[in-house]
Amino acid sequence: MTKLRIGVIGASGYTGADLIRLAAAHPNIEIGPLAAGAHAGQTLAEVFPHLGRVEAPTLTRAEETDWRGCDAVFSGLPHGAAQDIIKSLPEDLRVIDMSADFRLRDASVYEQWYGRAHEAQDLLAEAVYGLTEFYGPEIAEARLVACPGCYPTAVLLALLPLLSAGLIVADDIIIDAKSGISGAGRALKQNTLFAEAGEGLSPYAIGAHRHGPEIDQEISRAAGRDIVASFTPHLVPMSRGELVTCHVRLAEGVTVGDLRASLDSRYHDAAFAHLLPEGRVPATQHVRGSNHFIVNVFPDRLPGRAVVIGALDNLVKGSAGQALQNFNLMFGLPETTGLEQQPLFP
Ligand SMILES: NC(=O)C1=CN([C@@H]2O[C@H](COP(=O)(O)OP(=O)(O)OC[C@H]3O[C@@H](n4cnc5c(N)ncnc54)[C@H](OP(=O)(O)O)[C@@H]3O)[C@@H](O)[C@H]2O)C=CC1
Ligand SMILES: CC(=O)N[C@@H](CCC(=O)OP(=O)(O)O)C(=O)O
Repeated sequence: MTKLRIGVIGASGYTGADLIRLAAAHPNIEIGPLAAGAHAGQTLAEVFPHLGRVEAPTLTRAEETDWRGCDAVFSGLPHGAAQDIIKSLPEDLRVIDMSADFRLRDASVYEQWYGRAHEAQDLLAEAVYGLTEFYGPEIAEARLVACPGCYPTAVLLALLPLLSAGLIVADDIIIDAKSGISGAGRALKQNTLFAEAGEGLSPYAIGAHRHGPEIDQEISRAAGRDIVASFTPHLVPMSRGELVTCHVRLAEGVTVGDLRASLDSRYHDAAFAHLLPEGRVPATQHVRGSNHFIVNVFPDRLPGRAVVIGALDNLVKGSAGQALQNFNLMFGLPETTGLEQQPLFP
């Protein structure tokens, strides 16, 4: 079987680790160079004991890594560092970026939310937004794919079909989102220490999270005009998983059944996005470790409103899994290759 050689930048981080875990079981992938920052010089087994049986070279610094012979590179770097390193990669390498650096089409919006001017605007102009279920044909042709943030992936998969069909009122969307702590990455941070996050539930970046403009960009496109959603994330004491509870107002004459019918028709044949049977509650423990996104719609107590709830694993469908799904499309492989595993439960 033909193998494609991949490299991973940010191989010592959480998204990098899950990418390597998935890639190791992918029948068409040969794992090539792995790049890191402070962990350069260590073996994969030293950095991640759970990956100790994966055959892979010792981690190297990105700028010293030899990418020759690679077909694609996955990047799991923090935003900022991602654009600096990606712009220096050989031009014949296809790149699947998991950071936020190439998601916002407008460089001035990037500067406003990420606190620095975008320094790879030519690449930004060619990047394709990697929400696989909605940009498949463009992803297949892209050189650079910008995988969506974990929260935007869940919110957009839940809402885009409803907005495109005009079934919900675009100006009245309230998103209450919750993420496991791995969403914050592996680097040490005070707010993700066990003693500070292990037994509490806390909102953060209220009204000011950088995924707000990313969500707005895509829902505006679906609605056909500029709209803004209310978005409040919360940190939940679990290692992985993400749940988005979207409070929406039904358009005139629309029922909850119409929302379900719309999601059903959009995702009926989708490999990784699923409308649950009526009444079944989406929960993070039902998608853990898998590339599946599950969604359902419930009537609200408030007349004329509905609650759309979606769940995914932030490190799989929310980053590394979606990245691999995009890789499959880019190289003409079945979308599901290497991603067939069922969720890990309990
Ligand atoms: N965690 C999640 O659920 C999701 C994360 N993302 C995004 O994916 C990206 C990676 O996230 P995540 O894996 O969680 O982050 P981590 O903090 O776990 O890992 C970051 C990685 O980047 C490397 N790195 C950091 N700075 C530099 C640098 N200046 N030069 C070279 N390498 C560097 C680190 O290497 P070292 O440790 O060796 O220094 C590490 O390998 C981020 O942009 C994040 O926002 C997107 C969706 C979901
Ligand atoms: C729990 C937690 O901290 N989550 C991260 C989102 C992870 C992600 O998708 O970030 P990028 O947009 O940088 O890719 C956060 O809120 O910043």
